[in-house]
Amino acid sequence: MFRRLVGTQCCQGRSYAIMTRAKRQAGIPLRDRPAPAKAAVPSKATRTKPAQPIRHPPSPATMTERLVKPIQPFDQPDNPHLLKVALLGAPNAGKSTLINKLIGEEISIVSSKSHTTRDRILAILSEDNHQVIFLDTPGIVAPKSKQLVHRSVSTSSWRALDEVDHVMIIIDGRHVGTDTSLMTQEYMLNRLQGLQLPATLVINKMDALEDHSALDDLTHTFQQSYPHLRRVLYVSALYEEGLEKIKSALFEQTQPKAWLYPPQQRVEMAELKRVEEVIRGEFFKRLHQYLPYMLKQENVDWTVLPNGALRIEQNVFVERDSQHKIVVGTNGAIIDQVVRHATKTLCSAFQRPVKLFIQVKTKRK
Ligand SMILES: Nc1nc2c(ncn2[C@@H]2O[C@H](COP(=O)(O)OP(=O)(O)OP(=O)(O)O)[C@@H](O)[C@H]2O)c(=O)[nH]1
Repeated sequence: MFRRLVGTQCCQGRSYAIMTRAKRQAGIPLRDRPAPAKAAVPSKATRTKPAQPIRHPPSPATMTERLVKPIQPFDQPDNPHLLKVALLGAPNAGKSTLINKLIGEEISIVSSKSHTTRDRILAILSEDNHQVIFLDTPGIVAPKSKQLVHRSVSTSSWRALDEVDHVMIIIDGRHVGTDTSLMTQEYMLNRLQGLQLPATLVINKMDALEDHSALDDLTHTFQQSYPHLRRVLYVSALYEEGLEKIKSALFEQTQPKAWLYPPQQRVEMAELKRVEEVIRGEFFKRLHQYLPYMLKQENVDWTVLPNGALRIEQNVFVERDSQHKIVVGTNGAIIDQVVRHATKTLCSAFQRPVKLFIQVKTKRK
C-alpha cells in the first residue's frame, strides 16, 4: 500500500511538510524542510517526566461522541428571543454559502458540485437580543429523480422540519422557470402545505441573473399556494448582498425565549465532525467529477499537546492507485494545499495552533 503523510502547523509562523519513506522510494524529490520546531526538543522537565498528551481517544469510532461538549451555563441577554430555522432548497441553490456569510465563518462546505451537504449542520447567529439557529439541510429533490443518492439525502431534509419554527426556502434565481425548478418547487410546496410553518422565500444568485421576468410567476405561485409565506427576498449570498434584509426578516420572527447557546458560539457540531467537513471541503475545491464524493475519511488521532496545540491525524481512503495519484497531486501539490488551507481554517476555528496530518491510502473494495 502506497502511503503518504503530510502535515503542517500554523498560527506560530511555522509550516513544514513530512514525507514518508514511500515518497522517497517513489523517487519524488523532498522539499527543503525547516528545522524542527522548538517544542519537539525535550525540555528538562520532559526529560525527567515524559510529556503525556492530555487527550488521546483510543478508538477513532467513538471520537465524535467524545468531543461533543456539554453546553455550559451562560448569561442570557435582556429579553432573549429565539428562532429555529431550516434552510430548504434544491441542490446547489447556495444554502451553504448563505449560511456561511450570515454567520461570518466557513462552517458548511461550499462547492459547485451538488449535494456536498450531507449532514445537517447547526449554525448559530446571535445579535442584540436575537438568536437564530439554522439547520443547513441537504438539497431537496423531487422524488421523480432517478438518482438514488438524491432521494436518500433529501429525506433527511424533511426530518429537520420537526425541530424548527421557521423555514427559509432558497431558490437559485438562474433556474427559475426551468422544468426541473418547477418540479422541485411544486414538490416543496406540496410538502410545506401540511406543515403550516411560517416561511421566508429567498431568491439567490441575483448577481448572475439578467432576465428577471420568470421571478414574478414564482413569487406569485408561492404567495398564492402558501399562506404562511412571510417575506420574499432577492439576494446574492456570494456577494453578500441582501444579507441584512434576511437577518431583519428572521429577527422579526423570533419569539421571546431563552437562548440555547452563548453568544460567541456559532456552530454546534462535534469538533471532529467539523475537522472532517473542513478537510472534505478543501478536497472538493481541488478534485473533480466523482472523485471527491468517494473519498472516505477516518480519524486516527486527536491529541491536545502539552503546549496547547491540537494534533489531528486523518486517513483518506481511495479505491485505486490511479485515484491515489490524483488525490495526492503532482509532487504532492494537492494534498499540500489541502493540509495548508485546512490547517489555517482550523487554527482560526479552534483559536489555537493546529498540527494537521493527512495520509492518503488505497483500500481496494
Ligand atoms: N453567482 C452566484 N453563485 C453563488 C451564489 N451563492 C452560491 N453560489 C455558488 O453556487 C454553488 C453552490 O453553492 P452551495 O452553497 O454549496 O450550495 P448548496 O445549496 O449548499 O448545495 P448542496 O450542498 O448541494 O445542497 C457554489 O459554487 C457557490 O459559489 C450567489 O449568490 N451568486
